[in-house]
Amino acid sequence: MNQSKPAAGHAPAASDDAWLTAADEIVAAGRRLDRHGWVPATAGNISRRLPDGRIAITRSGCHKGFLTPQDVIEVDLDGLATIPRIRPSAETRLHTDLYRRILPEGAVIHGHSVAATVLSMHEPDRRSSDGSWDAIEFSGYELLKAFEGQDTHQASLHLPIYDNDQDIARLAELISPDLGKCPMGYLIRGHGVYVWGRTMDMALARLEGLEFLLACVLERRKLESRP
Ligand SMILES: CSC[C@@H](O)[C@@H](O)C(=O)COP(=O)(O)O
Ligand SMILES: [Zn+2]
Repeated sequence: MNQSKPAAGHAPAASDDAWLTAADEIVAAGRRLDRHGWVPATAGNISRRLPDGRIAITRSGCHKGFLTPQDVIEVDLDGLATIPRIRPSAETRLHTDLYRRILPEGAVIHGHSVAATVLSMHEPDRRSSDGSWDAIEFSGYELLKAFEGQDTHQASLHLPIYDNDQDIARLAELISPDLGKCPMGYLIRGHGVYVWGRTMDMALARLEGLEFLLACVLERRKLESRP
């Protein structure tokens, strides 16, 4: 765990309000995830794309519950830090792919909750027709209405699961073509969840809704497996 403070990853001008606001949002989001226990050790990463196109992301190896604005660094759309020798999140490509493909402005959050980890390793409810992903299916839950376009519990939403891969570029290539078809976000097997939104608050709301639903599924599977 690397909690020592590096030189600033981005040196914002005192008047760079947009950057300072984005960094503050990321720091606050990290604390909120930590309070829920969704970013154990140094797990998780958080980013924000500003209206001017700049991308702010957590640097690699920090505890997300103890971030400072200096732990938020700038990367380009290829995931490269704009200041040399500062290492952005190892999973930056998964964030920048979202910004490149479907989210011109917004926020991306990655967490490692127990429910996301356990359920992604469990039997899937559904499989894509081409076999490229499994999925967890949610239906009948009032909380489905927390997701965009949903106005009834009588709906069914799926959360795709992709196999984990330490080669993040390869993982990004596998997931990228499906990004427009993930109404809730996606899971990486045995690893965690990715969600996004047009603002940090929207991404956080999506994550909270999704974590609630995952916790419900986990509890129901425990009940169903009782003799
Ligand atoms: C603590 S292991 C988790 C990491 O391997 C990774 O999955 C993760 O979420 C955090 O990586 P990071 O490079 O700090 O953004
Ligand atoms: Zn991770």
